[in-house]
Order: sequence, then structure tokens, then C-alpha cells
Amino acid sequence: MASSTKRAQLTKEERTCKLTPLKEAGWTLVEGRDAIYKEFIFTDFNQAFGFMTRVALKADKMDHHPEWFNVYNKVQITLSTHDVGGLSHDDVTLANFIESAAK
Ligand SMILES: C[C@H](O)[C@H](O)[C@H]1CNC2=NC(N)=NC(=O)C2=N1
Repeated sequence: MASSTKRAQLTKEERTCKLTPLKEAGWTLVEGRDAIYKEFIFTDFNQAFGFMTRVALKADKMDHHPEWFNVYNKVQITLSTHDVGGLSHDDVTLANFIESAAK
């Protein structure tokens, strides 16, 4: 079933091929849970909030929402799939979108 595949936890092989490019882009594995994290710094709040708005619209379309924290020009993002208790394809898709939205 497509929906259960989508929410399935990443396999070992998928972790290697899907997470490696994200780690190279600055994402790190969170200690103590199956999640990824990255901090983004923008020039000011306007840039940071514009970025957050683009991510929010995509996240809601995907029904897959980030855990995030913003102060002024800083946005800290943690991604994990609560429904499966760990990383899924949705986290990879959203992380890749976030990378393009931050540019
Ligand atoms: C009911 C709703 O579809 C689910 O709770 C969605 C909403 N957004 C979500 N976001 C994230 N990050 N993980 C989820 O498992 C998740 N599930």
C-alpha cells in the first residue's frame, strides 16, 4: 500500500543512500532518537520567516510537519516521523525541499 510505504521507517540501505547527501549538506543525526537536525542562519527575521512560510506550506501539503524553533534570523529544524517513531521517506523529501527553500 502506498501510504504505509510512505510512512515506513527507512531501511539500512535507504539510510546510506538517502541520508548521506543530507549529512553532506549539514544535517546531523539526533542523539537518543531517530531524527535529523539542522540549523539555518538567515540575514534577518524577514528572510527566516519567508523560508519558514515556504516550508510550512509544503509540510502541510505533505501532512508531514517539522519540529522547529526560531529566534530572529535562526531556524533550528528537527525532522522525524512520529507515526513510525523514526525516520521515513517523508523526512528525506521534506529535508530536500528545505534545502532548496533555504537557497
Ligand atoms: C493525523 C496526521 O495525518 C498525522 O498526525 C501526521 C501529521 N504530521 C506529521 N508530522 C510528522 N513529522 N510526523 C508524523 O508522523 C505526522 N503525522
